[in-house]
Amino acid sequence: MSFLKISNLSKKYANQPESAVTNVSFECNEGEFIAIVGENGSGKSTLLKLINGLIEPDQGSVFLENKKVKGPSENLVPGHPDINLLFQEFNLFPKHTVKENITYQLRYFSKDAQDERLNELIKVCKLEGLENKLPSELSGGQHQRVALARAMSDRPKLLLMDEPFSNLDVMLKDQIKIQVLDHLRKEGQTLIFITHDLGDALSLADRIMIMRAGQIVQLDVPEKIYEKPVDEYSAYLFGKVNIFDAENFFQSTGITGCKPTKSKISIRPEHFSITKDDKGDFKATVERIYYRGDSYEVVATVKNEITIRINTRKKNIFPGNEIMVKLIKSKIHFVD
Ligand SMILES: Nc1ncnc2c1ncn2[C@@H]1O[C@H](COP(=O)(O)OP(=O)(O)OP(=O)(O)O)[C@@H](O)[C@H]1O
Repeated sequence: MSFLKISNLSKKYANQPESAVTNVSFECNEGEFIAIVGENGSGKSTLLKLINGLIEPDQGSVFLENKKVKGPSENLVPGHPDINLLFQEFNLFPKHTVKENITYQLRYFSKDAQDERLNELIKVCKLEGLENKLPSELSGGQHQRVALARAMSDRPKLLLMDEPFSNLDVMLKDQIKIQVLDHLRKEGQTLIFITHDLGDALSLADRIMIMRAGQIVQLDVPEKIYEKPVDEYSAYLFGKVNIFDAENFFQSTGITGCKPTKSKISIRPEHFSITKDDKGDFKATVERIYYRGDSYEVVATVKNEITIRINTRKKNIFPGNEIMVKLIKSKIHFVD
């Protein structure tokens, strides 16, 4: 039995020419963290609303622990009691304090249980001193932290979060996201979250789902997503990448022993290195150098035929230099 099973979900909004979500199927294990990434309008938020039963699918189904999640047409109150969705807009109760917003979902619990959970979440989401304030008295980042605490409060079977850390400043973001996600891990929470921070997706999720035009392009563990993207779109989403025409690449570099399975190749800049004359695979001429803080990005051409980007920590490389380049051949990856 799969914990969460999504089958062939599709949704087209009445006033839109294209479907927002098309034929999406996947399963999620209990306790798993899945990050959803993709360009604006690719259907990520719509998918979360469909999973939560907030909007009616045109086709397909959602099963949580083998029970169907009903859409609004079958439910008096849209949504699911065991699924919490943290919206991008937060949706706090405006006339209630931070404390009341967080404990709302716990209203049927004993006062002691409410206080215990409240105090725990106040610490995890760094809300000390804000307990009695109204939403109108909070900053955007504070709003988001209250909404986070509220979504976590009753330990739902499934937690869905739409860009949960987007309003936090850089200093706070790292601290809160680690505290919150560590806490959720300890509690065995199952989590699906949307993020535009690709570093977060790579480092925090068990699997990453890439969406484009309402469909799943790739769903896999972070290492595979980064090193073995299925196509150019997935490759570019996760940072700098070299995309070559396979035939051109092998011809220009003289690299042999690799049988092309598709017409293009993706190679991350860190999989090339600059080396001594006798240890390299091919020569290149440096065109430009960009300082990246912890490394340099060197742009070089090979026989004036292809341009490559190389990540290096080597200093004293200048435009016009001829360099010897080594490639980790196991990182050559063919894409569509
Ligand atoms: N309530 C709605 N009514 C009509 N069209 C909608 C509605 N909500 C979303 N859409 C459309 O559906 C498509 C998918 O939108 P959705 O918000 O799911 O994408 P997203 O990937 O979450 O985008 P973003 O990254 O910008 O938040 C878009 O074309 C959007 O304009």
